[in-house]
Amino acid sequence: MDTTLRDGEQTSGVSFSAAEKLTIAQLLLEELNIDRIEIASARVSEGEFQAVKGITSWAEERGYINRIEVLSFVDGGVSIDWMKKAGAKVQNLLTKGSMNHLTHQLKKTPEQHFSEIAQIIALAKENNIETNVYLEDWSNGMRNSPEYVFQFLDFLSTQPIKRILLPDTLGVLIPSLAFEFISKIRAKYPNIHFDFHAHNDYDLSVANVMEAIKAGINGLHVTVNGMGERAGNAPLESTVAVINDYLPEVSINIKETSLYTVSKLVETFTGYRIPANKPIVGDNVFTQTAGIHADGDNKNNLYFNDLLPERFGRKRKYALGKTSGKANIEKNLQELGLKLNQEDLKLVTQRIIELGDKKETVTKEDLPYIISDVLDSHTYEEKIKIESYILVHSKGMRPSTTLCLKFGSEIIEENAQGDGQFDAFMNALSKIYKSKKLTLPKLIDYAVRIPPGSSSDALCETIITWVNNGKEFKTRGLDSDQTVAAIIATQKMLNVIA
Ligand SMILES: CC(=O)SCCNC(=O)CCNC(=O)[C@H](O)C(C)(C)COP(=O)(O)OP(=O)(O)OC[C@H]1O[C@@H](n2cnc3c(N)ncnc32)[C@H](O)[C@@H]1OP(=O)(O)O
Repeated sequence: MDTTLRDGEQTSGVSFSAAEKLTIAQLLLEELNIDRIEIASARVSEGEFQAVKGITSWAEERGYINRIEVLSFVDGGVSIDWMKKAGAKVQNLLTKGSMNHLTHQLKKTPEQHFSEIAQIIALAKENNIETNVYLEDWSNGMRNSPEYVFQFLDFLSTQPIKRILLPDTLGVLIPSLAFEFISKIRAKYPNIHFDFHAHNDYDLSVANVMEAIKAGINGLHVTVNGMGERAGNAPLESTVAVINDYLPEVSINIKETSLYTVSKLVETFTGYRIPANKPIVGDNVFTQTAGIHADGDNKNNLYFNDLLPERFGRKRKYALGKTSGKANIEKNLQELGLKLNQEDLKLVTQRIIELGDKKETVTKEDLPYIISDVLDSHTYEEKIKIESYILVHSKGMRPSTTLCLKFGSEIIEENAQGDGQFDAFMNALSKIYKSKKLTLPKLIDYAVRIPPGSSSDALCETIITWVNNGKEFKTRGLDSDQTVAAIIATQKMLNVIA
């Protein structure tokens, strides 16, 4: 069960619109083949109500309605009423799984709590809503009040419910405890369906999930990119990979090749950046940086493991920097369709190492420039040149640009306005390209940085990511002015696609 749209939305600062929730729900169920999704907490807001309604009407049409779940509360039926109006058919009822929470938060006895729960389950049934029950703080309950947990499970085993959901609400479990607690429960209630809901506070969520599976759990809760309250939940991507590679006794139908697309979409919708080193979906996890690794890949794939990038719709990359060797450079040259003799290759490698030492980022698309610079050869020809430009930025008026572009032997001039100086520049450029019936690549990322520790007059590096005909590439510009650095990066892009 994927709970990106419920627990994932409990990531601080994250809120999905109704349209974003619907798009993610559709991808999770139809593109990835997730069995069930939890999409919201009942009663939260009008916006949430509309989002749930949008998803349930789509799911009803497709015959998926029983795969859509909503978190609900022990509130005398307010949540049931809300869900009914929103068209939801499965509630995940949030109850107290530890004596501590029951006594101090709800201030109820177990008998009072069970009686209220029984009433809600019955009410749900009358309204044609199925019930799963969350035992909130269950993992602490197993540590501090196990007799209460088992008394609760005995009660639930008499109730008309579908599943019991065991959350490690505060992420306190370690693998041995996850195995011990779940084994005990599975042994006592072999005929009940139990889900495990991991949290990642000790960075052990996936390890705990593995132990839960070994202990015989029936279902797992995950989120895209591991989003969720505090340190998040078990990440969908790593959970899928580890199950496929290490737990052959379990079979899942989740489409690995679509994991990256969905992960990136969730990143875009939330604005919550995926760390570059996040397994499976991080920018750097399929990049070989060390020269020895790149060399080993040429010799019987010595530095490959089972997590091949293609499995996840990704590609292996070879970084360029101070730890590069000849092999890294060669791999990048191959992609660009370029070839150098051994002597020149050494010179280019040396230059890239020097640039890396100065903390500069070198991209694959910089290689033609570096080669041209180092070898003073004409390996790289600048077909398109930004001859001159005026950038105007003033208070109370929109930024504007006049641009003069050399296109082979032709010189073309254009003016445009924009939201910022670079935007105005790109609008002028776009006019020129349109006049020549050409299209520019789409700019999908724009990153600016100055070397750490330097002051405001330092060189500024702008790295722009473009997509051209479905192919993504980066270009980089370096200047003391960030717009000029972006324009340098743009001129490189024009020549890459020329
Ligand atoms: C599994 C998890 O991650 S738990 C996360 C659950 N989801 C959320 O909390 C997000 C959605 N929550 C909300 O929108 C709100 O908290 C609401 C609508 C549920 C309640 O809002 P408010 O009435 O303003 O109360 P508030 O949030 O301050 O406090 C929570 C109340 O719920 C009570 N409560 C706690 N657990 C439960 C429960 N399982 N069922 C019913 N009530 C509960 C608390 O005792 C407290 O009641 P009190 O005010 O009488 O002491």
